[in-house]
Amino acid sequence: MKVTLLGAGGGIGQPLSLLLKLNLPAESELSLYDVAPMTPGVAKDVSHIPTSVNVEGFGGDDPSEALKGADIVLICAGVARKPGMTRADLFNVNAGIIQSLVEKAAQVCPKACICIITNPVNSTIPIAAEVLKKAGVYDKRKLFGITTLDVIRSEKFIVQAKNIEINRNDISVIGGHSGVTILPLLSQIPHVEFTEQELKDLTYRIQNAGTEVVEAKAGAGSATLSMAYAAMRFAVSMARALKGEVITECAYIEGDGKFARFFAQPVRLGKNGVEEILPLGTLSAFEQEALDAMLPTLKADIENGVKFVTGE
Ligand SMILES: NC(=O)C1=CN([C@@H]2O[C@H](COP(=O)(O)OP(=O)(O)OC[C@H]3O[C@@H](n4cnc5c(N)ncnc54)[C@H](O)[C@@H]3O)[C@@H](O)[C@H]2O)C=CC1
Ligand SMILES: O=C([O-])CC(=O)C(=O)O
Repeated sequence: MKVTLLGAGGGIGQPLSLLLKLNLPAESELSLYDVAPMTPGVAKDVSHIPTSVNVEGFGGDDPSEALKGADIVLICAGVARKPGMTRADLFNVNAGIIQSLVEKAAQVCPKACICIITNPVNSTIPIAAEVLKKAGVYDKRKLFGITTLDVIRSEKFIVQAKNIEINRNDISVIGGHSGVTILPLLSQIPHVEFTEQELKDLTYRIQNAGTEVVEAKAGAGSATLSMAYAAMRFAVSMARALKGEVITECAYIEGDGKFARFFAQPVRLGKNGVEEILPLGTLSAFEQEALDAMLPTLKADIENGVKFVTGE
């Protein structure tokens, strides 16, 4: 199993490298790449930790060596928000970065599962899909926007508010990954009741948790450590799934298009990537209203991404 991380020198990339060294299946290959020339040093640093995961590192303009033979490509290359910015404000810089990295992945490791962290996720996944299509190698079962941070935040905030234990798959977060497009399905969590006010407050907090971190970091970036944990969790699920386990995770994928061409939802991962799209279950009236209300925003974000590559 080879996992390649693009953007490995950054705020997410470095702690994610550490967590992957500690948690990937035994004997995995971990390949770290970033334009930053210190990236081989990050690889050397984590390589001294005594686990059986082998690490190599590459800096400079060309990610090709790092991508050779990759089964999973994780991408966290790109700029992060500062206070006052929305995720959409990152589009101008990050769209081009995703386009060029995914073009390389399409050439070097066309069968890899590509998992993208870089914002705005609602648009960077459509960009990647169109780049892969142009290259003739698009398999929608193998392209993911990582929304696990929304899931772990939901877990944490619910446990905090209600003093209960929940299982990691008890909470689905659907839609996309920004503001109103983030919709946690709180009504489906077993053995817990929320008042209407609690539902509103918790939903709002989960939707705005990224901004909470951006403001607290006061200009020094956005969530990096919790994101590294979330991405590690998703990447380990992906690696185990490719080895034959069947694992459920929420992710932003191209599904059946019922709500929007790309949509975050619970999926069953297996040897070929997405093996099955799981039903959303019953939504409360509050959730249905929020779902209907988010769709114009989500669809516009998707269209921006598609247009960036196709010009249409
Ligand atoms: N999906 C999610 O839930 C989350 C997404 N993010 C997003 O993740 C991205 C990265 O955030 P941070 O690590 O905090 O940013 P950062 O600025 O600390 O690190 C970004 C890294 O990308 C590298 N880079 C830039 N262009 C590159 C290229 N063409 N090839 C390879 N590497 C390149 C930079 O050298 C830098 O090391 C941002 O877009 C941020 O908005 C952040 C938190 C959560
Ligand atoms: O808010 C941001 O810009 C980073 C992010 O996506 C998150 O923390 O959910």
